[in-house]
Amino acid sequence: MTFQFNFTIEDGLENELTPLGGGVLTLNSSKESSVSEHQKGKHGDKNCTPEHSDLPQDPLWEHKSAGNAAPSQHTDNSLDTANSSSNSEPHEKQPCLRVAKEHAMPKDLKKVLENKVIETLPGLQHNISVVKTILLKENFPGENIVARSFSSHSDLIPGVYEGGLKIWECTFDLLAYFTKAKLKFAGKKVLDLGCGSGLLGILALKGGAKEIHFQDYNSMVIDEVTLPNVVANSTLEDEENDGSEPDVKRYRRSKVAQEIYKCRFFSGEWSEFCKVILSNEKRFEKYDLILTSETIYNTDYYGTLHQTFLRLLDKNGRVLLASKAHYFGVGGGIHLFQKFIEEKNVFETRTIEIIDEGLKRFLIELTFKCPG
Ligand SMILES: C[S@@+](CC[C@H](N)C(=O)[O-])C[C@H]1O[C@@H](n2cnc3c(N)ncnc32)[C@H](O)[C@@H]1O
Repeated sequence: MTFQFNFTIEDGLENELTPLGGGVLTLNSSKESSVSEHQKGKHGDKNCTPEHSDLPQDPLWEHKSAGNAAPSQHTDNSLDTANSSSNSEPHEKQPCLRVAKEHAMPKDLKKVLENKVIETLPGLQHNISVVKTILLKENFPGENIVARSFSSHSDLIPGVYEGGLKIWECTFDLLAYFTKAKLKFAGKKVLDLGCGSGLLGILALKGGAKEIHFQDYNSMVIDEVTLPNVVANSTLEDEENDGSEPDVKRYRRSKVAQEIYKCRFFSGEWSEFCKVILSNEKRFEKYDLILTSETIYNTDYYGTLHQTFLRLLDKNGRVLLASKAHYFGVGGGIHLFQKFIEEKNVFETRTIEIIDEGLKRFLIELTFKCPG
């Protein structure tokens, strides 16, 4: 039996996880409220919160065990999830923060596309290519998490695999919005957060962004999907060059090849990603734009996501976020997220567009309430 997917299988993904103690992981925060506190409505202060002043500190974020997703409702719009610890007794659960790292740009970019089938996405205003890889079911190692994701028919396994191997619907909503709104990327520093296929960042690259960072939870997604997609959308320097090409054309082509070096790639959990990016650079220049699609399905991650925006977004920057109204399999959704953001009282949210087809989808914008 043959599966067709836009990735290859990585062995030993579980080995990248750092166990951080047993049971539910709570990093002792009095500053960062948990979602359950939020749902109980404990945050009433409507002034600019003191969270801005917490910025330089290492936040003590709450990060709950990944294994607490509600079972899938199996509706058309449900997010099918598998419990990462489904084979363990509750006391044996090992909640994990996936350590973050930067992925070096391969020296030979052409090698990235070896054994990859490239296709152009239909129905888009911009020409965007994506890689596809044909996999044989027999090649799946028994314990491999991707194989588990297949066999459990799940779109993601919270805390283990967060869904970056497929292109999610809201990505296309944001792409369409970029075109419609004639969004200007030129000169901007952009983060494609929870990038998966990386199409949002790729469009920013095509639009002349100054620098584009791609982050995904899973390193395999970066290596096998995001990076190949970025390469597939950049014309490589000596591609099709038989020596007869005019100088001007060759110069233009080499300029395009250089564009790819504006991109950097990171994998790991959001709080870990923040640590890596903030500690690796002497003076971290914050992002003008954070683009993120279908990343608010799990309420357990809202605290870390909020902190990520807080720490990495420029004071005059904005987050463009796309989400479904509700994710039945996991319980998150746009309204819960907006409520969370409102109660934190750091960001202003504005609904940009509502796509009312089946289960509603939303595009929202977040900006700092007090940019100063
Ligand atoms: C459902 S996928 C969406 C992928 C892509 N943005 C799209 O729309 O096609 C959610 C993405 O969010 C990222 N993500 C979710 N929770 C995360 C967490 N706690 N830490 C880091 N990344 C996370 C994963 O990398 C994953 O690719």
